[in-house]
Amino acid sequence: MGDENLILNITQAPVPNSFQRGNNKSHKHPGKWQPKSKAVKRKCQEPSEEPSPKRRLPPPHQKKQRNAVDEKPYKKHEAPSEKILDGKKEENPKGRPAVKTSSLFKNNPEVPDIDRPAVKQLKEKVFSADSFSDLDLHPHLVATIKTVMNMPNMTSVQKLTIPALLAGRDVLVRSQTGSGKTMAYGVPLVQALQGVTPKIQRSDGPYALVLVPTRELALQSFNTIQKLLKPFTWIVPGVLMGGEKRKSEKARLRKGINILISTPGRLLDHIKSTKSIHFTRARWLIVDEADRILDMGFEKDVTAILNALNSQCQHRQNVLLSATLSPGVTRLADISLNDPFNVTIAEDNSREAKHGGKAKEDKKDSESSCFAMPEKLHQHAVVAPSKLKLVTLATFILGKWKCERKAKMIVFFPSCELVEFYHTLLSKVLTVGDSAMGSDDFLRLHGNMEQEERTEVFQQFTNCQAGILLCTDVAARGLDLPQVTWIVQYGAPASAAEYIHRVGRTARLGAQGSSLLILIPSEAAYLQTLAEHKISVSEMKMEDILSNLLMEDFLKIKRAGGKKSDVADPQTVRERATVLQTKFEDYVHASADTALWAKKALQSYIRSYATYPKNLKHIFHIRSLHLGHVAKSFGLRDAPHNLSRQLSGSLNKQSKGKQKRFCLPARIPTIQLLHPTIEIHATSPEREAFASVAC
Ligand SMILES: Nc1ncnc2c1ncn2[C@@H]1O[C@H](COP(=O)(O)OP(=O)(O)OP(=O)(O)O)[C@@H](O)[C@H]1O
Repeated sequence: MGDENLILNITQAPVPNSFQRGNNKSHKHPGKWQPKSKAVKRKCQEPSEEPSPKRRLPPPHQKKQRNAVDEKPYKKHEAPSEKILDGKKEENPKGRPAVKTSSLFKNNPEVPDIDRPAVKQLKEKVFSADSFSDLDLHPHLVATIKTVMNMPNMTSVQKLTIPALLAGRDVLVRSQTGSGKTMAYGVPLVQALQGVTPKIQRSDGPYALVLVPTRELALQSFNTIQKLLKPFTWIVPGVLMGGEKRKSEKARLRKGINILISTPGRLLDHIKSTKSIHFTRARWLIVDEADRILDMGFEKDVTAILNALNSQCQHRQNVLLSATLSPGVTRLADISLNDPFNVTIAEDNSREAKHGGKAKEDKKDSESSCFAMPEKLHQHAVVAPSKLKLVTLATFILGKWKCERKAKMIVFFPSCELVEFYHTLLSKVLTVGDSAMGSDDFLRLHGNMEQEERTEVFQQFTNCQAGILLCTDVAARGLDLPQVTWIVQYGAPASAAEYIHRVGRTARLGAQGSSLLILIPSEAAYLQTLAEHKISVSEMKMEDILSNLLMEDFLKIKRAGGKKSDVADPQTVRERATVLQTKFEDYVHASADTALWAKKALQSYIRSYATYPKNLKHIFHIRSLHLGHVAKSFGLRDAPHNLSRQLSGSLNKQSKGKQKRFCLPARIPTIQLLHPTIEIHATSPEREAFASVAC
């Protein structure tokens, strides 16, 4: 479609102020979450729109329980004039092609005013005044840290952790994202191993095992350890992360690896099938992102690994680290680690011993944990109706790209399929005409990619000055990607801990950074959940984000009669939003394949929506989704019918006793790190199901 020729027939009703705040009577969808307060609500609707008698809610006793994915009742509510754009070009009286607008700004649910309780976030001081040379470290190690790695002073977590580990203690480390935990275990590990006599030989095999949840983190940790080992060339580090041919990994293991960094799955694979690994000399076990590794998806693998370790070596130093070591994990460590030293940096944390000490018993479960957030992280949330969610995301990306002269941004999605779909959609649609963006500016990272490509993307995004990385939670934990300015979450993560790790990819080591969480109206209560974890998020108005469209000339429209649009007019914003949505819809409906792809992506979204844990089900329930509206955020013009049937089938199955499949138990598995027999209490199929969805 030639952009210049595009003419939009949009209801030119007067728009009093921005996008109509308050006063409009609203159409409330049955079965949908409604804010309880009578506070003034914002609506993204045409001002003239009065709910027709048909659209008014029936009296409560007549309310029909609606199947979340049955779009029919909603179809009834759609006035004929609001028929969703069918994409066919129509001829206006002057013979110029025109496209009927979709009803993007009509019939949206109310956007509740966000009621944010005042939250005082926990803070951590990032740097200490102490230098690495204040510690009793090998002079070559100190020189490497100072000159090669350019780190004169220790961070607070390093100042507390390193001496405890040098003294031979087991340690539990909890400090905010980007505070230098890798060096906190890496430095004492290298210091200890360089002093082993007789000198360590490659053929000795592993002296230390570092477990991390993802391949990229394995690679990153390996790089840090490799730098620290520069003066001690006889100690060989190695990484196992899958993707590489098993045979060549096996050959490397046979040659000898003294510090082995691995994801649990790949390591177990070698323990079980290649039998090329032994732990007779193992002295260290380091579990980075311990809450993640000891929790969902990994417990079976970790159990088997620990059994193998425990059967071959008894005396070991154990280190558990994470920005979100919950009291549950602390309790677990209390019973399973040998008199662990507890490092917690956060100020005002009454439930934990401050600045080191033994962890106190905590009566509350992990859900009520509060964690420190980087001080210079500016957190925002926007509530956008489902129909406008995609346009809001796209406009935000375009706006930041323009305002910040090419931003470095990470956008999180809930599944691999969604990353693939939106990567293609955004990189095709946002790069046309005179858009400032190019398709190379969009990168993607998820667990279904070939390892070679995964590593390449990881390196590329690490080294680039600007770019938009679309990813799953595979990039949420531990990755230290320099100069990321924005973290965007296209939907909420399943826990406050995951939220913290996602936003923690920016504002690292005291730097500035910002985040945006995109929610739909029925999810606004999630901000309250975050507040309960002392996470303070400020509201960004969707209207303000959409006003960035005024800068996008590639979305300019010419009206019939050659009249130019008034750029200051909110109506112009709506027009451009509609042009953008139309471009998405045109792309999706350009072929049967792309339309099918969009449907599959939508299906994946609904599936992932069903995996929210029980404690969040009151906010994220698929019954509160309006399938027709959600479909718009996939560039679909209407809710797919067969999808509705398929999903209601799966819902029925769930209600026949299978709903647990997607409910993640909050329990932390009990893993006895020190003892040969390991007990795991958490049942796994549902977690595995989750892990496979989240990749
Ligand atoms: N003492 C130091 N001085 C300067 N920079 C440091 C120091 N220690 C670590 N860094 C740098 O800080 C960054 C963050 O470190 P690291 O990735 O270890 O943080 P983390 O606490 O493990 O974060 P996350 O919780 O997200 O995994 C890295 O770029 C690292 O090189």
